[in-house]
Amino acid sequence: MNNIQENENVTVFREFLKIRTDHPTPDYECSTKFLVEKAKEYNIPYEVYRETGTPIVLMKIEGLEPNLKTVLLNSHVDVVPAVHDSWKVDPFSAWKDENGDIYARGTQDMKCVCMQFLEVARRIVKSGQKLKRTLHLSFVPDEEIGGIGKGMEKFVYTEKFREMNIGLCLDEGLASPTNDFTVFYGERAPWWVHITAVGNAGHGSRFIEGTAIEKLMRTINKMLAFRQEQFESLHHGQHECGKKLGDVTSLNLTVLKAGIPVDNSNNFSYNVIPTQAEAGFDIRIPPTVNLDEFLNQIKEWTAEEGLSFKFASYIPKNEMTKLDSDNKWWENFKESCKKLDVNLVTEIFPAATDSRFIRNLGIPAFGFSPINNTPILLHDHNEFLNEKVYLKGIEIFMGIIPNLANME
Ligand SMILES: CSCC[C@H](NC=O)C(=O)O
Ligand SMILES: [Zn+2]
Ligand SMILES: [Zn+2]
Repeated sequence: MNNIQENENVTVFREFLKIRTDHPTPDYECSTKFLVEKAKEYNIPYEVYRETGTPIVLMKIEGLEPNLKTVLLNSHVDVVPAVHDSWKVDPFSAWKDENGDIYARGTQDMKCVCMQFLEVARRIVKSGQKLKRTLHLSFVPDEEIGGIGKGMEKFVYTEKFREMNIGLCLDEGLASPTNDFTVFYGERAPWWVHITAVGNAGHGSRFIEGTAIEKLMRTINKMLAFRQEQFESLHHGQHECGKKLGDVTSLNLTVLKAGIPVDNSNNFSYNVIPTQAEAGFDIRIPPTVNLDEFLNQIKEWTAEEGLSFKFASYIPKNEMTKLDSDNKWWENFKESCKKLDVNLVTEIFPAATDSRFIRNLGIPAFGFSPINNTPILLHDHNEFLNEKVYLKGIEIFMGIIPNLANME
């Protein structure tokens, strides 16, 4: 339904959703052009930073005391691919139904927050009010592809980033299916482990010993036993002590590779025992787990002769943001939410966001998407967000961000 009297903020959001920033070929030139045009239209000072290889759009509202630590509103502009056939509508048409539910890839993750931050910046500039601290906005690429990308991971090590003198970063959170809102103060470390096994070859009719697959299977079984333990502690915890996904280590076998191909049409040499077999795991480790010890655990799992592993994603440390009364940013954030009647639930983010690079520099970061009463649909088919929830989110951010920037 395309209502002519649609709220202008909703229209801008829907325009942004239509930009094809989906992997594997995100159109960052198009998203950059869009953001630059908006910055010009809204009189927000901006620049396009290209030193890391892909454009990062930066906006800045200078504070009255520019030497104070600043507030960064960070959002990623890329989105994960969408399997068109599994959606009820084109995932890049930003279709809106009669209830105001907008369907598109990125409605929750996280083009909503991109456009909400932009609108907040616009309103602040337009009002002429001066904030104490400088407010920075960064619209970054490649969050969804992690370490191989050219986004925040590289940006945090630039002179530009250092000059921004950030004291607090706001980044994405998750939708909440209840009336409460979730805020994230840490996240699980994403470790992607690729295991390679080599072993003896021979005719498929014989009892060959020490084969690659046999060795790999032993390791896989040990790792899946650990997975089961963790699953049970989560399951059990939900009744006993309220454990959430972010509190346990998850481990999933996501890559499996072996067999000698005979041609390019998926035919294999079933009677040849392959000398090599590979397995890949997606492992997510809570910040409360000692990462050195967990690395030793992986070494132990892969200790057998003929096995080796390498990381496709690895982070050696995983800092959390402390939510205590010493953290003035947190006190300020909490106070604003209280005034807004926004009931907060604090959690560890189960997946990974750009916040991990910020927190690992010792800078506090809160993961917060102002979305409640909405199912969690990030990366899922038919991802949607209701326009009223979206608009309410702008008001919520307006009740939070200026207070942070005005903090003593
Ligand atoms: C290893 S970086 C991957 C980042 C990605 N972020 C969002 O989904 C994730 O899988 O959590
Ligand atoms: Zn995201
Ligand atoms: Zn994502």
